[in-house]
Amino acid sequence: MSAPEVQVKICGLQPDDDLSFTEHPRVSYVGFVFVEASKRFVHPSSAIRATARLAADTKAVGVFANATIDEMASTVALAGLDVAQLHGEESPEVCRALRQRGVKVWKAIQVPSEGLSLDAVRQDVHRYAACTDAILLDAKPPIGASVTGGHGQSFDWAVLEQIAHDIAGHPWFVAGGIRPDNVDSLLSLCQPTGIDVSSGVERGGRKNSALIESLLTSVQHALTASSETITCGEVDRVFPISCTGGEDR
Ligand SMILES: O=C(O)c1ccccc1NCC(=O)[C@H](O)[C@H](O)COP(=O)(O)O
Repeated sequence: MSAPEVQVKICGLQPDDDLSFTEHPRVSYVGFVFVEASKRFVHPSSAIRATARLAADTKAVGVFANATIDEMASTVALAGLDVAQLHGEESPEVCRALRQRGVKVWKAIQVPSEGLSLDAVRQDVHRYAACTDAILLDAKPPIGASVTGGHGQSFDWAVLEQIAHDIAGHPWFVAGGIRPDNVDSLLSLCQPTGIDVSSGVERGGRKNSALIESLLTSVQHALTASSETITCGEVDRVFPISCTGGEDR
C-alpha cells in the first residue's frame, strides 16, 4: 500500500540556493522570509530569482510578521508568491482582507512548550480556521527573541491529537524544531497536511542538500511504518490514526 500524503515545506531559502531538492514529489512548498529582523531575510526583488526557477508544482510561500496588507499584497506580486504566511499578531480581519485581494493565507499559531493553556491554542485554531487557507502550528519563540519563528525549537507534540481533532477538514501544518532525527516521532503521533522545516535542515546558516534528503527519507520511512505492520512475514493494513490532515492536498 502507499504511504499517506504529508507535504513538506522547506523554509528560509536564499535567492541563489540550489533548488534541486524541489524535484522531490513531497516538497510542495518553499518559504522566503520577508521579516527584516530575521537572519533569513530576503528582499522581495531578490526572491524572484528563486521563485522564477521553481517547478510549476512547487509553491512559494512568503513569511511576514505584522506587515500591512498593501506591503504583503505587493510583495506577493513582486516576488511571485503563491501564499502569504502570517507569523505575527495579524487579526482574522487582516487574514480576510488579504484573501479578498486574491492571496492565499496561512496563519501561524504559537504553541507554548511549557505552561501550556491548550484552550487558548484551540480558540486560536478555531478563530483562524474560519478565515485562512491553512493553519500552521509553530513553537512559541523563546523569551526575548527578536523574531517570531525559525528558532529550531519544538513544542510538546502530544497536544496535536486534540488539536488535529478540532481542525479536521482544514489544512494544517506543524513547524518548530523538526529535524531528520525526530520527524518520525511527530508522524507517529499524527499526520498533518504538511510539515514546515527550517533550522533542522541547515548547516552553517544555509540550507543543506544532504540534510534535506535525510529529512525526506525519514518522512517516507515514518509514513510507511505508520501505515503498515509486518506480522509473521505478512503485511497487514492498519487504519490511519485519527489525526489526519485536511483534504486540500
Ligand atoms: O525563519 C525565520 O527566520 C522567521 C523569522 C520571523 C518569522 C518567521 C520565521 N520563520 C517561519 C517559519 O516558517 C519557520 O520555518 C518555522 O518557524 C520553523 O522554524 P524551525 O524551528 O527553524 O524549523
